[in-house]
Amino acid sequence: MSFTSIIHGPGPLEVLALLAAGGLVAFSFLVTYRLTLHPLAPVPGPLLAAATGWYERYFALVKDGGGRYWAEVERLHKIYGPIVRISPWEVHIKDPDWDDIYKLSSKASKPRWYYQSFGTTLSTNTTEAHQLHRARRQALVSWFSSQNIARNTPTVQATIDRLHDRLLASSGRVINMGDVFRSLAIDVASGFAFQRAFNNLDDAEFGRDFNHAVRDYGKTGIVNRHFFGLPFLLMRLLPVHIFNLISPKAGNDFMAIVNRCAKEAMNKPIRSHEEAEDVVQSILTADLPPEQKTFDRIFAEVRSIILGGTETTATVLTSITYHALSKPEIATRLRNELAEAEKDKGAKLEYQDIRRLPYLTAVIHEALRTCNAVIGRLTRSSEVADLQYQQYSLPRGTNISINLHDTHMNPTIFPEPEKFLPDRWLNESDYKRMSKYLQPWGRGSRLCLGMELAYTDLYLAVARLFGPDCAFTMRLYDTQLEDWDAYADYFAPLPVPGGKGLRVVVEPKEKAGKV
Ligand code: HEM
Repeated sequence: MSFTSIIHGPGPLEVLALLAAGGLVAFSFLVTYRLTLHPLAPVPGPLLAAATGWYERYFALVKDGGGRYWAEVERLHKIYGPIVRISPWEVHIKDPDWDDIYKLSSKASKPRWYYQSFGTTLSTNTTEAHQLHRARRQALVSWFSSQNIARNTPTVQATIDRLHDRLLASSGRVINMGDVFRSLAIDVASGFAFQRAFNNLDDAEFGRDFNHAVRDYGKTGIVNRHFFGLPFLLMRLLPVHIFNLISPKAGNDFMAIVNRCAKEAMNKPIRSHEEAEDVVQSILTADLPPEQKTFDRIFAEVRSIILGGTETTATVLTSITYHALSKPEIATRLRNELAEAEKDKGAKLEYQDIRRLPYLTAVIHEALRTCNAVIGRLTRSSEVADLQYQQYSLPRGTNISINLHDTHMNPTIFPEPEKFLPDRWLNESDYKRMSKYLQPWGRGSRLCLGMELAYTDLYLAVARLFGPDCAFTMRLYDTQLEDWDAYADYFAPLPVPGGKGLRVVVEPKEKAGKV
């Protein structure tokens, strides 16, 4: 310290230098603690990842365009084995048979730090604590019951018929099927939740702007996770007209329509839980305290349900269409199976008939296995039990994660895992062995609530596009696997930057026949 600063007190530069030095000392202590005395110190992994969250941040936000920590984690498992400390506060386990954290007895919570990429903890999906999650989920269970899905199946079928007609009307044009399937999924999810679809399928470009807005939101979510929730906080604090300037219009349109539908549903006459007319009424009539029935909660819940059902279902349909069109044998076998089943029945196939078709089922299973519909790691922390993996103790509160991808790509369970081989599901004993490890819907108490709705959408859509009543054929247009396949983890998968998506040209059947 200089003589003048002793007389007059430190100047601004000296204060800064003192603060920086203090920060450096504190950071050095923190790093030393993380590498030596921290309970996760014995867990193998790179020192840098154990020392600081910036290791993950670099792969998540910068390296090769961002979203690449999942690929790095895969590389780390090859070096360090089935358990790796991937950040100061998280271990990642790659072992299809270890599921202690997903058992009900561990009362697992979803770490707020990780799930803040969704921008809210008010929805069931992003609820942190186990007990609160149970209560919120219980309010949705009857709306998502098989009985209610069956009641809604004719509406799903009508939406898929609309998809068929829109594709036929777009004959001759190059169509991005990623946009088409996202519009379908959002119309199915909104039609189911509000009993009134958003009708994105009617948009001339199949909701392309909207779909981009959703993806941009997903990307901002990852920045939000790594920057202490600041991006979403800033977005909330900004005056609406400035927010509108920087945020894509389609995203605002989505918020506005969810807002309106939620308000309308809240203002309808309240019926009993059993007679609820939409998912909002189902929540409002559930056995929940009033603070769980506020507008903010309802808004977060329905937004999460609709978005949760969109990217996922669309990714599976994109995968099926790509593989069926790039390997014509798959399309032919789908068409033959559907045509023969209809001939045998002597009538149009119903959903229950379609669900029993073995090859169609095999194709759907194989797409669910390979397409990474949820590529983000599923992170949990045990609230009550200390856990153990091999010789490593994982005290309660430790963030523990797995990737569904690791199980789905395990070569011991699924030989030649990277290949799309529906036939692997046709052998009964193999099916029994493998189906236990097909886990696209997640694991444990947080299992996907929309599974039955998604199956209805998937079976009916594939049956419509490859069934005897389809009035057109599709052919791939300048599309490679990497144009749409998972590359980046934004919880949902994104393709490699510059990937053009799955593009097809539709040809009416008479015309296709003549050529
Ligand atoms: C192929 C389609 C789908 C796949 C692969 C899928 C996958 C998943 C996965 C892996 C989770 C757990 C996420 C986590 O642990 O953080 C989840 C949760 C959830 N999904 Fe899906 N999903 C699909 C479709 C749908 C649909 C159509 C809806 C509703 C319209 C939906 C609604 C939900 C909800 C509400 C949750 C939260 C459940 C809870 O926390 O209790 N999903 N989904």
